Amino acid sequence: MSARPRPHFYGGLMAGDQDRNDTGELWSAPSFLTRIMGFSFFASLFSNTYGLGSVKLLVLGSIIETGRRLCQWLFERLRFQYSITIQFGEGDPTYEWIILFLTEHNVWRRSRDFRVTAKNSSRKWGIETSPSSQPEGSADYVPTYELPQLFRWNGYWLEIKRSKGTPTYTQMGAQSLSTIFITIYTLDMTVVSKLVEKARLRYVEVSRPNVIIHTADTPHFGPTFTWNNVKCKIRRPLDSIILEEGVIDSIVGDAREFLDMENWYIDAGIPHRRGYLLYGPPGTGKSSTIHALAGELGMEIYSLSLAAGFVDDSFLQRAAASIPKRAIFLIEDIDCAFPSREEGEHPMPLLPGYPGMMGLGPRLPSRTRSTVTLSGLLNVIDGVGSEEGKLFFATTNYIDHLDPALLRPGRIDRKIQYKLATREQATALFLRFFPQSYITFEDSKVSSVDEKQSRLGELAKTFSQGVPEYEFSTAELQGYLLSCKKHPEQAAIGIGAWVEQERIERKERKEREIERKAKEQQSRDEVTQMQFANMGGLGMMSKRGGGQKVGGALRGPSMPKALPGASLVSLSTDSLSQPDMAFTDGFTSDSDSVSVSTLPTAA
Ligand SMILES: Nc1ncnc2c1ncn2[C@@H]1O[C@H](COP(=O)(O)OP(=O)(O)OP(=O)(O)O)[C@@H](O)[C@H]1O
Repeated sequence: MSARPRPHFYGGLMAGDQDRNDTGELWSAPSFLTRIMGFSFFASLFSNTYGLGSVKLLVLGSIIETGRRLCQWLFERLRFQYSITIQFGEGDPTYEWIILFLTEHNVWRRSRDFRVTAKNSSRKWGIETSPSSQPEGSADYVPTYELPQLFRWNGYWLEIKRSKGTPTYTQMGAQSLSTIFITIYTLDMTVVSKLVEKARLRYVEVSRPNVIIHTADTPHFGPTFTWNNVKCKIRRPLDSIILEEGVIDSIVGDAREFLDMENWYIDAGIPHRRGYLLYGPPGTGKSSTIHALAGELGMEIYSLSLAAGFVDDSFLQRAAASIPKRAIFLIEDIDCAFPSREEGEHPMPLLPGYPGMMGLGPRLPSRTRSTVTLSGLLNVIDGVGSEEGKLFFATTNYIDHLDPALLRPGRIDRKIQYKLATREQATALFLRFFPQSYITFEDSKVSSVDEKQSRLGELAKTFSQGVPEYEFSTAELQGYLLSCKKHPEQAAIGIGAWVEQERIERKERKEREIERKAKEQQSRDEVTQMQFANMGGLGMMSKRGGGQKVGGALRGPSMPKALPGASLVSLSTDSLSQPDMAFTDGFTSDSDSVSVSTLPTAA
């Protein structure tokens, strides 16, 4: 008798045992499994010790894994029930507060991963590399904050995690915005608000010597709006702004009064907002005034340029709505939201949408125009985004381009004109530029403080007399003074020659500008001719007087029925003798005036 292998127990049936089924057919356990379940592999496992060992391991592993998952689930449940998690999205002002707070609490001290960047005005929360409060050297060491961190604050355990957002691809490259998650092991919501408020107060305190300027440099379409660039500028003293007597004080006084009277606004049912428009030639101190004011009032600036291609009505709306209370909302060069006179005179000669125009001729250079509409802008100024103690500031070099609707009180409450420098301003600028302690006089007899003072006064007078009133901006005069730093005598004596030189250069620039405009005009006319020719007619268009009217002649068998994007309102019919008038169908807009005469169709 051959030794039978030791049978293995499986569901009451011995592997290797033979038995008969109901029909009397002979079958064995493995063949049963094979036939009934089709698991010959498992069946063979039970037929040897190695197989059984594997199964035991499998079962054990499963139990351990199930146990682990159960613990994790229980932990998550407990955590969910006995903790509060808050999120801070990059781009929201609170993100800045919390990052500073965590950095100051040394939360990232165990970080082993740093991004090193050269120090610049962009705000970065780098770790301190020296015991002093000032980070050493000319680089910032910013932890990449990848590992979750645990720390204790006010007797509570806090767990910090940071997740990197999915990258957004923009013209400026890929950008991913991260989110900080803080889990606080408490059920008391006041702990959360205390933490956030503490972080905010600390942020305000740390930022005090600086003016914080938030800008939106790239488009982002997340749940929180992205003021994705934060810059830090040293606060500028108010008296460094040289304007006509009393102007700066009146702006500061007005803004202070507005901020202090919140309750009055609420009681009177008037939206708590105030709008200022600073207008005047470039370099006269408009932006500098706003920065100095922000420093004086301890407010942050949220600055947006409407010229950025991605800024449209909805972006503007979200931008304004995400500005916190007691902040300055600044729109620089607000006129770029509207066509300039010059653009109005010369509508874009290429008419997009007309099939015959595709790829025709060069696109002419034009001023950057915003995609923001007037109604979109007015909505933002009127809407929630501009309430809650926000100061709205706009600057422009061309107040005439602005729609009267924008300038009405309630939207713009104060208009402040900036002018080119007066002699008084020139004197003040000179004295500010040459503080006694920094300068050396060529005349060695001038040594005492009083002598220096009176000599400086004389030089300032000479300087200002050499400056013609309302001809140069303060920025231009500052540029000149910078060329003779520390040498006031040289600056005072040389001003006459500089003024003459500037006048010559200006004249040359003007001539070049006229030449450039003439060339632009010429190429516009050429493109217009090409377009008309392309529409099947023999088109001849010529500008008359460089103004609104275009005079010319059109003839051809198939005059265009419509000219998408173009407009035709005044039609000279003097020489009309053919039924070619049909081509005027579809010219509906009256924004640009085109005068067209038709000639008899060529035989
Ligand atoms: N009134 C002023 N007082 C002091 N500094 C001035 C004044 N005007 C101009 N400056 C100096 O000139 C430079 C440019 O000034 P700023 O940017 O404020 O001019 P702006 O009127 O805003 O010009 P733009 O219209 O081109 O924006 C700054 O360095 C500023 O210090």
